[in-house]
Amino acid sequence: MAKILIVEDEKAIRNVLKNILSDEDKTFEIDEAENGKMAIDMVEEKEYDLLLCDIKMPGVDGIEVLEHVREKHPDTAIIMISGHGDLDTAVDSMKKGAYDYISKPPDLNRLLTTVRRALDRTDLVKENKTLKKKIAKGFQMIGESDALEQIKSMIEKVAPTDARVLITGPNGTGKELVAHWVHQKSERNKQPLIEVNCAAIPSELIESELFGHKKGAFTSAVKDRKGKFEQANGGTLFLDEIGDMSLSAQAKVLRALQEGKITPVGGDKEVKVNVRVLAATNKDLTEEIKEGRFREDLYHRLSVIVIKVPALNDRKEDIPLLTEHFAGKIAEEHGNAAKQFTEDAIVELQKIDWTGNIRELRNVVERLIILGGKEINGYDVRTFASK
Ligand SMILES: Nc1ncnc2c1ncn2[C@@H]1O[C@H](COP(=O)(O)OP(=O)(O)OP(=O)(O)O)[C@@H](O)[C@H]1O
Repeated sequence: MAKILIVEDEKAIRNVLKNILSDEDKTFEIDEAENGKMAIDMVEEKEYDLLLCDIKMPGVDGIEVLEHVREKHPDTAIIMISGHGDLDTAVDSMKKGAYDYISKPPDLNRLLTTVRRALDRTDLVKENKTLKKKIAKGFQMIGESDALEQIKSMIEKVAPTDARVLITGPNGTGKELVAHWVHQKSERNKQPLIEVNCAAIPSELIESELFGHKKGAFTSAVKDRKGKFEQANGGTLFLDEIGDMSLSAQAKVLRALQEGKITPVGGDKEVKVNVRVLAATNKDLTEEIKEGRFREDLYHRLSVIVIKVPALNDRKEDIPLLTEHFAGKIAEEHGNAAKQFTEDAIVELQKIDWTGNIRELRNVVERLIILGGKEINGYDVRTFASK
């Protein structure tokens, strides 16, 4: 249900606009303001999706309304209504952030298509914002240990650069989370972060997965398909579990990194790609190099910056905050109030050997919330958290 405000000093035109819009869509909620001052008061009271605003009005004119709304309510779209004498001002208003303008007397079709487009854009902006908020919430990095603070400060420094980052650490410590943060805090965040789990893709498919293929390149290639490098163009490619990539795939990735170009399987043309590569592994790559399972030249290409994410056992001081965070999230998911953990419960949690790291802690917190009492105490932890 779109909320629209018509700002126009001529009653007859207000009526025409209102009738056209409510005939078009009965769900439109349409308000009217007969001058600029009234419009500014009204946008402060209610959140509008769209303003249709006359340019020439006595007192506060349309441009002042536009400036106010752009500054205070940037998500609200504004379509200016221009009379004979103010076409230049109307064109100018678009530089000031108006979505578009229509001329008086309003042409029915032009009015409706412009309104539709403006509302679609507002929807998109809003959707994007909710998505960003959701992502930000889902990717919170909780903890105040020295180790985590150091990681956060490294992320701040490396994110805005295009340097490749190798993220190392045991399973479940938050390597993927670090990769998301590096991407989110970089200039590339308007483009996608594409993830590839190198361990999950059979070696014979990895080339096509990364570089794409041309129709007919192999039996199941029924049409051209873009690979992950191309999908990530302008953004970031995250190669997770890079230590599990086959040597032949490593050679091809190395070439792509050296030349900034890829060749789809079955293709004869090279494609230029602009991709920042982040990689993660739980393996000790220097050991893998010694054993001949990982290419040293690729290692050096990937590890311009190395972020080591420590095991949870090495930062048990983060357990209280993490427990509280997960308890809150789980309660939200289950739709009930968050259960409290007693100090005794936290002490018990800190005694556990967390081989599965933060992922395991989250599971244990969920188990305790389901099986434990109203408040989770040390007894609950001793009883239900054992492996
Ligand atoms: N500091 C943190 N604060 C909040 N949640 C965290 C933190 N670190 C990790 N997590 C959460 O723990 C889970 C495991 O993290 P993630 O998947 O990033 O680990 P990983 O090291 O990439 O694991 P794997 O090597 O198994 O792929 C995720 O749900 C993640 O959101």
